[in-house]
Amino acid sequence: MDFLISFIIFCITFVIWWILEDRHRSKNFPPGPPRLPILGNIFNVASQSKIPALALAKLAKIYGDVMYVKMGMNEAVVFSSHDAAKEIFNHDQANDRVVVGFVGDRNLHQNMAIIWGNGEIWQVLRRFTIRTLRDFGFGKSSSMDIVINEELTKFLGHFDQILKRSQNNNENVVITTELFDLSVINVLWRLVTGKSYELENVRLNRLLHLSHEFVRISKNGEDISTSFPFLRDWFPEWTGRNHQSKCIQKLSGFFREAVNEHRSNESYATDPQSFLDVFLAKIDENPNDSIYNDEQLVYTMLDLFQAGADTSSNSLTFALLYLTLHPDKQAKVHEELDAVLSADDLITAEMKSKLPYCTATLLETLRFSSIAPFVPNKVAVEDFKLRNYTIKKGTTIIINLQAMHFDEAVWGDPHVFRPERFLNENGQVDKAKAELMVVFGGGRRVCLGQSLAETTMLMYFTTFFRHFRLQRLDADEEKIAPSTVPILGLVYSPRPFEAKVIRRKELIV
Ligand code: HEM
Repeated sequence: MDFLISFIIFCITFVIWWILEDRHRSKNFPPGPPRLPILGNIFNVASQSKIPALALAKLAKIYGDVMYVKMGMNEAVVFSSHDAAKEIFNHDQANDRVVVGFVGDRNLHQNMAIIWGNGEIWQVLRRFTIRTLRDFGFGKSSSMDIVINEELTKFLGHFDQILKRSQNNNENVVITTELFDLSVINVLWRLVTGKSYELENVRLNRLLHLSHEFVRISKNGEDISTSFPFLRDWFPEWTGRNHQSKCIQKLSGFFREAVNEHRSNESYATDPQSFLDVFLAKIDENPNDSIYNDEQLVYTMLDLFQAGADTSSNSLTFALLYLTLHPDKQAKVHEELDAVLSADDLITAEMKSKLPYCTATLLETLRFSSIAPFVPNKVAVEDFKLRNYTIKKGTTIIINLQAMHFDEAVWGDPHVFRPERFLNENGQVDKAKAELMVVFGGGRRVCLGQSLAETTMLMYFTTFFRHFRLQRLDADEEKIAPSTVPILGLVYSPRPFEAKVIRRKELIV
């Protein structure tokens, strides 16, 4: 009995001490929900929504667009509006990525490459990658059009086979991200290595599977090990750590092999044909360089592959999903394509200005799906002041892009899928509205694949809908109903769904 009373008194004293101490420590911190000892705001966030970005967006409505939250051991400041994002995107003290948990494991606990690289390594490799990819046509519409149209030809042939098989068997097509991802990654792969794979290539298919698995098991704050990272050491199986490490070992092993294979072809130095050739030649200049070395090359390729594999293909599959659910919007896409393109026109990036409704539909898809709900988390490298608040060194900087895409003050009816919001009264894309999109992040770490992603999406989207119409099945036929609720992970993925695919015209390839 005495023990119980002493224990209760101890707990009460601890809680009072903790609350006073916490209040004192966070005096100048941005406002945020009241915190519990140890758990912090875990319950506040979890009770708002199962989707962390939406949960944080709801709390931001109460506590403000710059908000302090404590998730277990993780202290964070969340930026949830366009104004707040502008203030933080280019902040010198908040440009580094957080490299803990799965990111630390993924990068072998070293400063590696671009997405999760920091300081000089990040700066040098980002600049080198942009410049070298550009030399091989990246970002130039004329050369990208050729590469993309060649891959589109393969894609259409491949999809034609799938369609014939399912239609012979009287089946409807199950639409998954796999429809696009191999083809889309081939575009990037050609720019990086100069090579392209056949769409049936088993090895590359396996690799994409591994990458998807990694993306889906790597959580964006929705699992407890983000709040208590030591759980990853204690329970590596349960927290998915073992699984993630296996995926990364296999993925990096593949790139290591690709690098070695490429090196055996000596023409890389005399007649460089790809990003990989130029990087290998750079390594030869100084074999002991701390930046241009094999490990950084492998991780740079892994970065490009992972950043490019799930993002564009998931966005395209979301577009197919939304247009299956909104046949009226799909009809407008078809109407525009039929009016603008003559029978044998090949689609090029230049046509964008003639296809405002298609462009608006892609913008609305990117907004509505917000596949990258947060930018990869950053960290305050020193104490700094922002809006008179103190942000302490070591605080995680969370930039909630989905909150900005669903801000009622900006969009009016954000929960409605409505491409027309991006058009002005003349039916052209409203530039001011388009500029409110933050899908690719911002500041010095803005996505370096933005122009490739935009061109790829426009060309695949228009080619697909030029040839096909998607129709939702009747309720009694529908085995896998379309759902707009995403699969969570590092980026959101659409759930597979079944649809009737109707050919509109013979393939133009
Ligand atoms: C729909 C497609 C895509 C979306 C939505 C997307 C989104 C993003 C976002 C939100 C960031 C973080 C930016 C920031 O920190 O402010 C990012 C970074 C990055 N993206 Fe993309 N991305 C896409 C496609 C691509 C592609 C195709 C590539 C490959 C070329 C790519 C390569 C990268 C890289 C390397 C970074 C890291 C940049 C850095 O930290 O300096 N992305 N992306």
